[in-house]
Amino acid sequence: MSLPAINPTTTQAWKKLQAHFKEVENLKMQNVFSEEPERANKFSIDWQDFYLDYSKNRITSETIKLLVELAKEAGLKEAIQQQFSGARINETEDRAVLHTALRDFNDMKPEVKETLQKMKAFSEEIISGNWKGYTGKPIKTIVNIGIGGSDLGPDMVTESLKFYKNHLDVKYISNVDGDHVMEVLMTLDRETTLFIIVSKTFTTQETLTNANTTRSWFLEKAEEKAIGSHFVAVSTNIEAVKNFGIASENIFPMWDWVGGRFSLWSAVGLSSCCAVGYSNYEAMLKGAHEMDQHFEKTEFSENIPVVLALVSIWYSNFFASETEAVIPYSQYLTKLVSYLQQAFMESNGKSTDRNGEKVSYNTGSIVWGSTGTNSQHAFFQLLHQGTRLVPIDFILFSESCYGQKEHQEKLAANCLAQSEALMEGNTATSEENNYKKFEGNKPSNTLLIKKLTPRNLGSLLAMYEHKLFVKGIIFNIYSFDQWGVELGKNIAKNTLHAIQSDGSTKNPSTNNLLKRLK
Ligand SMILES: O=P(O)(O)OC[C@H]1O[C@](O)(CO)[C@@H](O)[C@@H]1O
Repeated sequence: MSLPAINPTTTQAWKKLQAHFKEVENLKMQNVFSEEPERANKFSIDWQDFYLDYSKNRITSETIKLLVELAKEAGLKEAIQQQFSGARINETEDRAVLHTALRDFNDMKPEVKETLQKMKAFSEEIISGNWKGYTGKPIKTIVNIGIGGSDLGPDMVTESLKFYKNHLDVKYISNVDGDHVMEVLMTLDRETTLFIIVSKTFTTQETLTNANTTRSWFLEKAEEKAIGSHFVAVSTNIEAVKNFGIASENIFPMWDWVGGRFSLWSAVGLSSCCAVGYSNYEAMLKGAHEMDQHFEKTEFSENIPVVLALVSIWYSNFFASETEAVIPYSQYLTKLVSYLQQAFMESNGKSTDRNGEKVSYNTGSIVWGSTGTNSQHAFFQLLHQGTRLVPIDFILFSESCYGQKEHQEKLAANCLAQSEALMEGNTATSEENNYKKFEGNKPSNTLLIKKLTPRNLGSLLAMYEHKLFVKGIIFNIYSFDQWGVELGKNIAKNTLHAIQSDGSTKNPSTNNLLKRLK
């Protein structure tokens, strides 16, 4: 069963959207609210602890109607069914895409259940101090060694759920930068540190180099047999892990139907599971599953991930906006944007469609951003008065974790004020000075969530996973491979050989730089 492969620009809906765009291109959001008193309610979705207000967008009811038609013509319904039923929709790698199966407690695959049980038992041993290091001391520090999806997801979850964290100190090594590895190793006590080596393939240069350096450092003081109580691994490549010296009972499996950037729900999330404890980790999985059900079962016009994706396509393909920003008003979510960058840009940064043809329209946008209020004092100038159109997702929590009312009120005031200022501008006032003019009419979504809990974090992450899926389906690309990272990896192997053997490459600029390196 293949995904539908429809060039979106050939659909009826796309043609209608082009005509409609000409009519609403200059629509001023400053006017539409008074013309349409119910607009704020109309363009909103209320779901569990989430409230999405997407009324501050350059859309009308007709825009949403046509975008929904586009989704239908692109075969989105069918594609969603294929994904959830385990069809091999990652066709260029001939794999299913089933990260949603990792959090479906109603119908869980036996191997997933077994692995979750193993994660539960292991994390409880570590947290309780029953798991002892080679000198009999309990584990105090966990170091996750992995990169890309084997780092960004778990690191982001551990940071996002810091409020729910226990006594364990959890650190992440990803870059092959030896200075960073040394900076981390220097802080560690071998006797109380556990290393989790995470690599789906167990062939990734950065992770294997960092893992080998760490093992050598560990063995400077400890004996080989101590590896058993200080190194565990997560991988699909069991043989390679065993060759590294990690015993079978210390290997947590993962499966080829879980893509790296969607793997935080699998044993790849072990470090975050240890950091916050299994019950919080499971609550996050359950929150994600709730969003999966919302996505699978809700009609498109009321479906949060679908609406977000459609509005995003409206800007990237009709207004030609190149980027979109995500601004969470919570410092806990400081690592969310880096995580989303991999999720969106590795998934939808493609230019060959599902028929093998080069696309003639824009696909994945550049995703960027940072936490509010910090970003207001950094790059909001460009958002307010620059020449580019940057649609924004504002993420705000109604309650803070510590119940700090005064701070939370100020965070909320800033978040709401920014979306209002971006939309309203100051053209209605008699500002004469051009430097002080704000055109307004800048679009944004506001996602208001009750509180940053494990469950709501799970729903939020799943929401973005589904958003990128919808975009990929409509763009008629394959969202679940990442061939674009291979060329650079291969050239780096030759370049490393050239560096180590005083050789050269076929590129004169590189050769010049190689000479300078010496
Ligand atoms: O888990 P692995 O196999 O080490 O891969 C790490 C990362 O490398 C990539 O394959 C490419 O950068 C990512 O998709 C993946 O998350």
